Amino acid sequence: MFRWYSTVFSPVLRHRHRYHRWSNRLWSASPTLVFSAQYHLPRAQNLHFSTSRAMTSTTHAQSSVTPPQTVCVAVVGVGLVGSEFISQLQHFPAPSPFRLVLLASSKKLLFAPDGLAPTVDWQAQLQSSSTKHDYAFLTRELGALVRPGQKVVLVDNTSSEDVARLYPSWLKLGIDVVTPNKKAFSGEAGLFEGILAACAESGARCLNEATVGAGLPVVSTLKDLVATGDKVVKIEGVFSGTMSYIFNNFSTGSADGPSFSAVVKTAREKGYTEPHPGDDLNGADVARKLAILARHIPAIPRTLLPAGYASVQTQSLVPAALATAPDGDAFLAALPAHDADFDALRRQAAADGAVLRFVGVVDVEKGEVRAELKRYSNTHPFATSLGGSDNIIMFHTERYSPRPLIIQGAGAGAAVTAMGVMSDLLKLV
Ligand SMILES: NC(=O)C1=CN([C@@H]2O[C@H](COP(=O)(O)OP(=O)(O)OC[C@H]3O[C@@H](n4cnc5c(N)ncnc54)[C@H](OP(=O)(O)O)[C@@H]3O)[C@@H](O)[C@H]2O)C=CC1
Ligand SMILES: N[C@@H](CC=O)C(=O)O
Ligand code: NA
Repeated sequence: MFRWYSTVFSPVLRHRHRYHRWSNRLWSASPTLVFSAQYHLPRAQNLHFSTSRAMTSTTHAQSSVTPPQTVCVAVVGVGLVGSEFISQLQHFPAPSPFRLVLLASSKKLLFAPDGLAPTVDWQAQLQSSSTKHDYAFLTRELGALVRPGQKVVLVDNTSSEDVARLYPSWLKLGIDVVTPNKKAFSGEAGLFEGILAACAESGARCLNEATVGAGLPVVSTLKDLVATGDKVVKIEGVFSGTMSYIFNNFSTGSADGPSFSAVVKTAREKGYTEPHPGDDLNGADVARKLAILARHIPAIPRTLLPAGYASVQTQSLVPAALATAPDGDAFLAALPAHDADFDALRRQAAADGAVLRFVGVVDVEKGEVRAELKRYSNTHPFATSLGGSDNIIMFHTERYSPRPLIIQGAGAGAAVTAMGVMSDLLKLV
């Protein structure tokens, strides 16, 4: 019933030397490289190199004239997360360094270089704007706002691949990018490398904490582990708020319970799913998160995930008949016809004293990255300690051994995701 796709395995150790060549090339590219490559410090000489770089940038910071006074914020994508992000921005305690200068939906754009007042009804203003969404206009106007003492940050709250492809051009102009959108970091290597190169060229930063575990400090924790010289052995856990919610409620150890389609529908109503819930159920969302994490691990060779998430060994839970459902509504309308298949899985697991959980693993030693539905005994922590949309992420490292570093909490939903975006924005101030 369930399909596996895109298996790309390669032995990690064999390719490690190639990875280091790449990593060192990025290091040499610029002292201001601030995305993931700056955290690649697996070897003594890299650590030494990084220390001298750090000293250089401290000296530079001390001698610079004034820290930025104003942070112009442009928000592209004003759906669930975008709206909540704007609300958190507008409620930022005074005196706020932030000036909301641009809002864009997929159709309209509102540009206010002097900033919208925190009390403004932005929805009404955007709705009544006569300016059509236009990336050339947006790029030109935002680029013109970058100047000493004034930062410009573009916050991409869409799930659009087209928007993600524009990051390098914005970063090159010195516009920082903050986003919960996974597309740029989990797809083909070219875009990801373009982002690193653009950061290196201009010194702009691209932060993506909310792409994994929403507001949970997962990406920053991994960066810190690597930056301080720890060696990641394995990262495993429950990475999808949607899958967590679904199976925490659908598979509780009992043979009976709510229908699968009903639980999926509720997950969508609660704002946990991707715009198309099929992107959660086909495992792609988890595969994307695993690819994002894997790309931060120095010992993972680039050749392991040449196509990003598409190279992750992924189990899809989408029934074949629904693989081409055009949108979320069509998908959910047709899902009840497949409830019996999921019922059977639940019954079989319950009969064996087990529950179902959708998990992911980045296994550095084995050179494996996998996302799959697995059974766990009723007494396993994945059965007893997860609730709601909880993610649980376990970092097994040289230092955190034999007991892993564990991060757990809500892994989806507008409030916690917007908080993750906001926390990145604060890192730029
Ligand atoms: N929901 C969650 O719990 C989490 C979400 N994320 C990520 O956050 C992002 C947003 O998710 P969410 O808010 O739930 O999704 P929504 O579908 O609610 O919002 C996305 C918005 O993006 C807009 N949009 C699409 N394309 C464009 C474009 N080219 N330019 C401008 N706007 C565009 C759509 O607007 P329009 O109506 O105009 O088409 C839509 O309102 C996604 O990348 C998601 O993966 C990450 C972690 C958790
Ligand atoms: N749809 C995603 C949202 C967060 O990334 C999930 O359910 O985890
Ligand atoms: Na996070």
